[in-house]
Amino acid sequence: MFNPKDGEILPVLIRNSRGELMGTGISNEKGFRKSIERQEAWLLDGKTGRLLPAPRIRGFQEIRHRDGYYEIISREISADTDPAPADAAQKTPGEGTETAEMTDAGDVQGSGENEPVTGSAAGAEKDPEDPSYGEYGMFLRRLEETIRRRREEMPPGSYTTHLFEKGEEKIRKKTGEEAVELLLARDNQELASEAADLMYHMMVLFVQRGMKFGDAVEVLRSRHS
Ligand SMILES: N=c1c2ncn([C@@H]3O[C@H](COP(=O)(O)OP(=O)(O)OP(=O)(O)O)[C@@H](O)[C@H]3O)c2ncn1[C@@H]1O[C@H](COP(=O)(O)O)[C@@H](O)[C@H]1O
Repeated sequence: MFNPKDGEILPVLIRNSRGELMGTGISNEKGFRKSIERQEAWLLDGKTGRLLPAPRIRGFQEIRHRDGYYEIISREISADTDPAPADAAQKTPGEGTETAEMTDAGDVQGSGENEPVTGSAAGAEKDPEDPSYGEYGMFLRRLEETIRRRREEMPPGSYTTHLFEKGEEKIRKKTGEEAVELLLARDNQELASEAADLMYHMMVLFVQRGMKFGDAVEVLRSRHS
């Protein structure tokens, strides 16, 4: 029997009765209980963190606990993106009619694939020869140095200190959560923001393990022809 710990957020894979992957999401213990109770998938909205019903998942056969994630096997996955009005009317008063967005399998990049990214993430538009690319490396090293200092000094009120206090398991878990949030990003802006969260947490994990972010860069460099 699946029994997630209180507050734990786990990835959810949604499959049809033939076992084909239909989509992904994230949920928690409350979402799991609610899914069983209502016989419909309740997922956490990646942006707001609110628990909402997934509109297209009805009549599921079972929820299976796998290692580090859970799987919903659905008899019926409707092709509609919007919840039917009848579904909305069935909701408990006060719950509203919002639904969680499920990321379709094979469409994890979302609909905003070609949207321009504004702000500092717009670097992808630059000429590959632009000398300011060197700034990326310098900034990442500065950030890594700050994280390393947080670990030595453990100043109160710092989120990085909070992560180091909790330890490696917590840091790994947060890194995993950020990776799932990256998967759920719906447009380029969100993708850049989730990637930044992931890189920061990955960097904290590296510092925790006594590694340098440059260790990963070296692997990339060695693969590059
Ligand atoms: N780049 C980051 C950065 N990216 C993301 N985050 C934090 O990561 C957290 C992720 O949000 P979540 O909702 O998932 O986590 P949470 O609920 O706040 O935390 P938990 O209770 O789940 O652990 C947020 O609190 C963000 O503020 C970061 N925190 C710090 N930095 C940088 O790290 C350096 C040191 O910062 P301090 O640790 O704040 O001094 C500075 O350069 C910061 O800019």
